[in-house]
Amino acid sequence: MLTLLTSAQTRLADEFTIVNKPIASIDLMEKAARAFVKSFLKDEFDASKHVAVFCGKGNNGGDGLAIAHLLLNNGYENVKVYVINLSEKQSPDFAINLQRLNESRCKKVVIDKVSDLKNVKADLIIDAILGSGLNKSLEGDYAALVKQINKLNKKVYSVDVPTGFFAEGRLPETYNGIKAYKTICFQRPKINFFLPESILATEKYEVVDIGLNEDFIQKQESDFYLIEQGDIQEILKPRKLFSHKGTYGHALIIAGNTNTMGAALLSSMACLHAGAGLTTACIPQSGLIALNTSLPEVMALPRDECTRIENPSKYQAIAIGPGLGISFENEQLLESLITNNEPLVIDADALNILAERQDLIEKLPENSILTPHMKEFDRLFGEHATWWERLQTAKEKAKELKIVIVLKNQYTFVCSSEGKIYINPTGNPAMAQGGMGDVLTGIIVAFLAQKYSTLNAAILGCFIHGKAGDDLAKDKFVVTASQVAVKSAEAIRELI
Ligand SMILES: NC(=O)C1=CN([C@@H]2O[C@H](COP(=O)(O)OP(=O)(O)OC[C@H]3O[C@@H](n4cnc5c(N)ncnc54)[C@H](O)[C@@H]3O)[C@@H](O)[C@H]2O)[C@@H](O)CC1
Ligand SMILES: Nc1ncnc2c1ncn2[C@@H]1O[C@H](COP(=O)(O)OP(=O)(O)O)[C@@H](O)[C@H]1O
Repeated sequence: MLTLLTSAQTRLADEFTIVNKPIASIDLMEKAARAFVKSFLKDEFDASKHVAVFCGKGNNGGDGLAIAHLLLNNGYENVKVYVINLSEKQSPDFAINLQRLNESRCKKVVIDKVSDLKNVKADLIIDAILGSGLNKSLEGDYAALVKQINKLNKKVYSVDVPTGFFAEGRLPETYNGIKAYKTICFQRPKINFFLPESILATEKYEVVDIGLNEDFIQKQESDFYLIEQGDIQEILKPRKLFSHKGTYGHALIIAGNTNTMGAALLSSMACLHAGAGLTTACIPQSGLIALNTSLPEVMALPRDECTRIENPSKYQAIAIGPGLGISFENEQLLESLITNNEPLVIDADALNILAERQDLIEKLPENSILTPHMKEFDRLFGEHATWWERLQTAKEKAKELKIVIVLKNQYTFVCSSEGKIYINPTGNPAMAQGGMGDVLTGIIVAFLAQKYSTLNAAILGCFIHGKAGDDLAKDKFVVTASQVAVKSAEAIRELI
């Protein structure tokens, strides 16, 4: 897991590296600038392009000055630096790099007021005005200047973080910072890059290594971790010799209704492909023919007007919710399972029932997994104006209720009962199609049946689901939920 840092912790990592490597801070800045330029040149190899580099007077601006210098040395002849002189203060390393730039042949303009910004001739813009030192929203001259730069409508590369974007913490409801095409950031992605609101600030980001001390970073106390493929490979266990269906657990999926039987089929299909030894689908009678013809491996437990499950302890894992429908019977059924006090995977309509029965939330069995998307989450725990606030609630609720909350999105957040948030990096917009969440539920319950811990089952489920979608999307505009369900077996095999 990659430990993600706040800006304050990043500053500590800078300081630690400077003292212990040891490396002078100006040399660390140079290293950061080189890493930026290396990545930039992979994208932009036409050195005849006009590049405008906007530099503030802090360390972010210092990076910008070094970047301008390096671009000149890499054959970019048309580089022009705009020094944004809207603040008194300047950082010592900015001052050193300004001196170096003054001694070079790089063109430079000083912008003392917004109206000085005229006739910018640029094909590309590098934004190094403010970085992770941002301490309040842009206002006054800074806001006006950034507005002008955005109006130029050029491709913008931001250094470390787009000017005006908070690297972590609650984001304002309106964004008035730089709109970057790409942000090349140092050492770690910014926590807020994983929130959907970040799309207003940067279309994409790339992380470059600048040689900060990794041991120090990994040991920092953090709420946020980024899941890596290596973590998944460590958790996954191969199928054992002499094993049999009983070795891999029996999963029960309570799902489906007259018009939403597909959800039950998709969850069950995913459960089979993610390796449960036995899968039973608890569905209405009307779905039995469909189940038996499309998924003959799955057993059926008819559900019409059923308000409890006989002998729930015979299943190693139980999921409830996909396409379930909201009815008095389903509410009774959910309540009886909650009262039974064995962990559950709760999705879709079962979450919607919970939202109406807040009294049941407090009774949720420990180690249960909730898998809401944003709307289901807000129905459960109240409206949230921003994703940061939603994540804080998810973190608190997971801890308070001793459950795992899988808050789904492009990047899904797996919130543990210890109050940690694990960010899943796999998945893509080709997966934005109905039924995809049903498949995720099926995969997670399959991992639970195979006796992975609650947290590991949630983490594995999200990663495998997204990876299957990524593998499929390599040559597809859109991927369907059933394709993801089938592909998950291949995704797991590839990782073991
Ligand atoms: N020091 C180092 O060794 C390294 C620093 N790095 C760079 O340093 C950056 C952080 O540098 P700094 O901490 O100097 O911070 P910044 O360069 O982001 O800016 C700091 C200055 O901006 C002012 N400021 C903050 N918010 C403002 C607002 N809304 N309006 C107007 N002024 C505002 C602050 O008062 C402060 O004077 C990183 O983003 C990265 O680019 C990298 O070079 C890596 C190594
Ligand atoms: N743009 C995307 N990028 C990554 N994953 C996505 C994207 N869109 C959807 N998904 C994934 O698909 C699933 C959708 O779940 P959900 O909204 O519950 O779907 P449904 O109710 O149709 O089954 C989630 O796991 C989500 O992470």
